[in-house]
Amino acid sequence: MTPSTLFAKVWDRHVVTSTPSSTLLYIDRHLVHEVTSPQAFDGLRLAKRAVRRPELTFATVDHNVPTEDQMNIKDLLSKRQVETLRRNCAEFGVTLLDLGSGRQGIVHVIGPELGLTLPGLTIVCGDSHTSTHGAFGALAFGIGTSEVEHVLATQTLWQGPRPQSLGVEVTGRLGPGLEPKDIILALIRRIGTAGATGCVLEYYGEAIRALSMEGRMTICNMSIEAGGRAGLIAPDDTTFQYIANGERPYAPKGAAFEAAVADWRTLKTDPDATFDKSVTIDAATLAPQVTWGTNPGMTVDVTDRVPEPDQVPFTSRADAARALEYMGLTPGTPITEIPIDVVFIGSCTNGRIEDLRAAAKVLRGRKVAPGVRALVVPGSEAVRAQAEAEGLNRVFIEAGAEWRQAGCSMCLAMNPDKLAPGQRSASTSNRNFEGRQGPGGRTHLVSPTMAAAAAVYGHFVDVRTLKAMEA
Ligand SMILES: CC(C)[C@H](C(=O)O)[C@@H](O)C(=O)O
Ligand code: SF4
Repeated sequence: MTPSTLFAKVWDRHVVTSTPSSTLLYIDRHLVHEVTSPQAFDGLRLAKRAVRRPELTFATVDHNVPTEDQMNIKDLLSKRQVETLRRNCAEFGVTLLDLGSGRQGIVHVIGPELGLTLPGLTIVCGDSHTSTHGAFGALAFGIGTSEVEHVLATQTLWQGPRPQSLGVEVTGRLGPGLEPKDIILALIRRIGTAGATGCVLEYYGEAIRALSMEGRMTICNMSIEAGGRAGLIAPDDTTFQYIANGERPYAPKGAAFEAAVADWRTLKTDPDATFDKSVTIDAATLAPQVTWGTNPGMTVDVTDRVPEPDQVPFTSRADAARALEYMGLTPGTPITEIPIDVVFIGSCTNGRIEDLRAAAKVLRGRKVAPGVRALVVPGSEAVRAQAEAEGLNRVFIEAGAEWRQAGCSMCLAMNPDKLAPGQRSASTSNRNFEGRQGPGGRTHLVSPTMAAAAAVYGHFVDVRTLKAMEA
């Protein structure tokens, strides 16, 4: 047999038919949220079609839900989107993980929790960060609303020819205070936001093997920010334990699980297979990463200074100057001297239990700096319950942070959690575009540990120098 990459194996298993220029893929899971589904369901109604496989289609509400008093959506547009999804799910027989079900949350957080995200599957969602699910060795990618309709109607999806592969080897081990977020920010900084355009990334190497599933999801989540189509990590014992542990209603059990694991063990890149492109990152030499600009590639070490506009990789002087101006930053300013107004810990990048544990480790026994507002937003109702069982909510509240309900929250300005114009945030989310967290808001992307430390000091600090990191 010719040696093959993990990506090629999963792709090839799902080809229904193909021509030299197009491929029809079978889709194993279709995840749905309130923002990109209304027109798709309308299209089905107009064409008098049903959902082809409602039992493979799962919906939740995340972008528009308030994270305070969730049952009471005041914004009329948001309310209508949530109610429309409820109606559509009822009419088409789709399972909705609704507010208060104990299972609601950001679509990319709940898929894995429910055991819907499994190795070797194809998973799509009308959402760009669907790449998150690739952490399990699933081929998972975002689709547009017309494609959502196509998948609802047929459980298949047209694609072009098989995309190129980009192998990302991450050697070494992360040092104290460093997190998976630092790996992915360092990668995007290295290859640029177009560095993986059209490619499916596979992350491998010592540092990746050492990561928990939560950490792997953080990395795969941001593959899209490097221009990638999807991100993948080969499943291993860490993956199988995650699937077997906890309450995952849709995961296979008993003999079915054992049989699945036997198959899942074959889902890895063969030793002699080659990637179309490759890059290597050494985790051991990384410093905590901080974005200073308006795309996730505009990143420096916490020990660096705000760059001169003519020294920004992959960026013209004019574009860099524009980013500096929007961000209200002066070249040469040490990153650790940038004052912060708001700290947001949450999102599908860093709203999982390990992220909250990392933030709590810094905040325990400390206080949020005067004048700083800190929001801690669990990615799902299940994460919220787990954090409360561990007493993390008390740590956050005692530190002076706000403990919220599950949703996308301040990751993007589609609900009441927004930056005011000119406000500056340290955020654990994945995008720092102009206005992303609210019109005129200024976003710096960092890890949960870095965000929590910025909350305490009111500016960025090198978390490697903090006492909490020594343990
Ligand atoms: C609203 C949705 C379509 C969008 C996406 O596709 O990613 C959002 O989740 C985001 O992160 O910008
Ligand atoms: S948390 Fe942010 S990135 Fe993730 S799905 Fe919601 S809006 Fe998109």
